[in-house]
Amino acid sequence: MEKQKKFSLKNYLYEYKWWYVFGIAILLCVDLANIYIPQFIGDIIDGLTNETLKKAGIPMMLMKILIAGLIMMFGRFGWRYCIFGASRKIEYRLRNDMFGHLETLSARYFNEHKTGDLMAHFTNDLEAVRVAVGMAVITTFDAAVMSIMVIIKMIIYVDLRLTVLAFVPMILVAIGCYFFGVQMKKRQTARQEAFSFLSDKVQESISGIRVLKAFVQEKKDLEEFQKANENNMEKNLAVVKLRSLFGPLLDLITGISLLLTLIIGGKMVINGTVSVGQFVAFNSYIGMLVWPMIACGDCINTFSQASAGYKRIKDIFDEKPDIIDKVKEKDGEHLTGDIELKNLTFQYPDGDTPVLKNVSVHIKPGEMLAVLGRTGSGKSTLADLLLRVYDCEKGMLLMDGRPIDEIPLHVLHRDVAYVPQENFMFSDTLEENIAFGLEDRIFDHPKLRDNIKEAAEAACIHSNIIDFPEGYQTLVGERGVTLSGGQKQRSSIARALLKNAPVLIMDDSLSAVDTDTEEQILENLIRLRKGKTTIIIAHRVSTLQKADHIAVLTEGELTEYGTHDELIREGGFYAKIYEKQQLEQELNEM
Ligand SMILES: Nc1ncnc2c1ncn2[C@@H]1O[C@H](COP(=O)(O)OP(=O)(O)OP(=O)(O)O)[C@@H](O)[C@H]1O
Repeated sequence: MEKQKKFSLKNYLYEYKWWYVFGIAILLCVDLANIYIPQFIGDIIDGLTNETLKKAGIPMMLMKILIAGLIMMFGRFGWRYCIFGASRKIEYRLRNDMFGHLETLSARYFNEHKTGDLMAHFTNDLEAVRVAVGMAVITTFDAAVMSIMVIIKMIIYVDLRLTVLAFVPMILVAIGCYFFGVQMKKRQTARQEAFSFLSDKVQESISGIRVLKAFVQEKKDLEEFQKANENNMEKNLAVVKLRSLFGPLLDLITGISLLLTLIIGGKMVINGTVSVGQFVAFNSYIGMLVWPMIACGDCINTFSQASAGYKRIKDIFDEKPDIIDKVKEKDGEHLTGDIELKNLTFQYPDGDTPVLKNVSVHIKPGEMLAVLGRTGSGKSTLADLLLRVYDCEKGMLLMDGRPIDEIPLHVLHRDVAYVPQENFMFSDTLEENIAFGLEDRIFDHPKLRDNIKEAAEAACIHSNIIDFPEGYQTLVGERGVTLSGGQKQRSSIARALLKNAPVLIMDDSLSAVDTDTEEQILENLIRLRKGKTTIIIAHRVSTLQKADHIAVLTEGELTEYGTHDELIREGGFYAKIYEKQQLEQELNEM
């Protein structure tokens, strides 16, 4: 199977290396042009003072300045296009790869990580990395090149001693930058964690808003939100404080540098060691050195933020999927629906006792198995194992005689249709929601609409759908909020039926429908699923009794197994539940 490539930002940077090479080459030209402007101005001043520059020579000098200006203007556009373009493309690729990787991760990962936290990686952390590989890369390079060029120009065009004098305070800047960087990284990590926590809080409160209001917890929740928001503000302020301290410190050092050159350079002009033009140019050069120093602080800040974000992004990429394909899919490979549980024992990765214990059942192709059991007896866990949401020990779960992990995931998920206990609807039209599990899209295959209608009829939801003003085009609110529980459940059944898969698993999927509708759906199921395997998990005996076999789970163990009549004769849990529910029904009908 394909080996997972180790994640490194270097690979992304390498892919856009030419964008960076061109960008940096253009930047060099811009810096070169920039560096000559003070010299040209100095030459004009000296030429005019010494009267060596004639009137006719002035336009020539101005032309040189204009050309340098034009190079700078077009060059700045050019490097911005290359470098910012590359950073946007890297961000786009990273985001795509990150989302793709997240979708390969198993249920365990999502049990352990909060949605809001993951969302923060997609926004804040990626943004921080983008700024670092765009603006910060160019700024660092520009600052370094600019400083070196300016210093060389100061030495060659003006004076070595004056340059050393102006530069000594800058050593202090380098030392300061180091300590600033260490502190900044710590504060940026804390800031990003606080933002993640805040995102998570907002996400959870909005998804749970109905429960929140029903239990009148708005005030308490607002207090919790305010606390998270305050923490986020404090962590941001800690960053701002450090940055605000560093900025003026840089100004002070550059100020001292300017003061020294003014005093000593002024004396040199008086002594005639340097000309007025050179002195003016020198001061412009000092001004040009200020920017790289400020950039230095900004870059440390940006790189610290990016490095904290990058670590969190890397953690996602380094997370290995638990559920992986072990064999390649063969052409035309399909499941027949033969399922065998052989002493199936399973314990959740974070659990301390087995949830399923020595369960052995053989479901032949075309059979309908019903599973009954008290709440928490392991019924949904069984469905999860059949879908490989979790892996059990090899050989305990066979499909078509093969261990389940030797069935390609694509084949398994295509050939096993599933109606979960908690029905999830996407914010799309009802018809798209029902067609969700198909490999073909309605847009390309409009004839699918007939099949959607058939599936909806079988799931007893068609008459509801056509009563909606927009019919099948009705937009379902986020997570299906605009549908009733029963409507959501039946849409979910229609979605699974439409797949017409060799195996169908229904996890307590008829709990929200009335008994008449339940009977109708079951009749349709038996008719449509002839020759195909169906597993129905339910609490109501009326749902289960028509199955070929019924399995009763008690605290993870298979305690009863047989047909309806056999289990009634046995007089165990199933028979008791049947009796009780019969009585309830009779009472209801009285
Ligand atoms: N992700 C998980 N991690 C750890 N334990 C879990 C996890 N999911 C479920 N369990 C535990 O496994 C046991 C079986 O849960 P399961 O959902 O399979 O029961 P069930 O029979 O489907 O219950 P119900 O009828 O209420 O849906 C329970 O004790 C539950 O607490």
